[in-house]
Amino acid sequence: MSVPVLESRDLTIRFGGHTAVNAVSTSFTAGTLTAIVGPNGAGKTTYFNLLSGQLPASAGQVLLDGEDITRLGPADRARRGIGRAFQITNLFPQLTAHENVRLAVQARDPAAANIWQRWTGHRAWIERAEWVLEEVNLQHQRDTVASSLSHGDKRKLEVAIMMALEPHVFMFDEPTAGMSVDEVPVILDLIQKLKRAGDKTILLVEHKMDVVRSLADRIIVLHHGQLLADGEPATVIASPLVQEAYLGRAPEKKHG
Ligand SMILES: Nc1ncnc2c1ncn2[C@@H]1O[C@H](COP(=O)(O)OP(=O)(O)OP(=O)(O)O)[C@@H](O)[C@H]1O
Repeated sequence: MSVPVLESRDLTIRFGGHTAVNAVSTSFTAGTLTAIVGPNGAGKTTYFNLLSGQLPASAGQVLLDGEDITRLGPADRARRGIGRAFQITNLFPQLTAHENVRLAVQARDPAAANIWQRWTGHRAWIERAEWVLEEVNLQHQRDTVASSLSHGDKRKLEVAIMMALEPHVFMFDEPTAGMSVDEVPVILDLIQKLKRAGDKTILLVEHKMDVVRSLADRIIVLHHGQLLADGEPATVIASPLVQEAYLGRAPEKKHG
């Protein structure tokens, strides 16, 4: 069995008397795309926040490559390879698309801290930023300031920034939400491409089941903050327990 890249052990958060994520234990391995689904208010985004460090756990642990990172904040977790898009808008609105990506490329390069190497690295950063913009199909907006981009292009830029940081865990929180019909396939193709690379650990919170079906190798279902189901997509989707959680009742049996 593959060693988990990211793991949660009894991960829990309470807001006052409400337990939004309740003792969730599971793990994520490289080369796998896991969709996290569940009804509204199930705790999906809160679970993401606990994994990426935006929220501190009330109990339980988060492990990255076997190391306990529960006490680390989001910046430290990002430095260690947890990348997240679409939850926090981390664009510099007055900088161009290219400048936004270039900053992320520079942040990734240890040589950037060395002022003597600054200019030798410059060309490589620019080229790397161009390449990332092409990957997300945003090269035509290279010189547009982020604040003037369409909603879909802003989201592509957020993915570009995440890619430039070269994480090994990619977290997508409803990546197609608010996107126009023609922009959706671009983002889905991009996620497929990351998946085909084979060495990334990809987590996706998504409401649209057609998107989940087309991308996921595995689905985990949260319900009232608890892990309700975990497995191969067709099996999880067909599970009466899961259907009941979504519909509020068990599916009717077919007769005849
Ligand atoms: N900061 C907070 N303070 C208090 N309660 C919170 C906080 N964040 C989330 N919650 C509560 O935790 C529960 C889980 O919310 P969460 O947003 O994680 O659900 P979700 O599954 O992502 O829902 P949706 O699909 O609607 O986005 C909800 O009852 C929500 O009201």
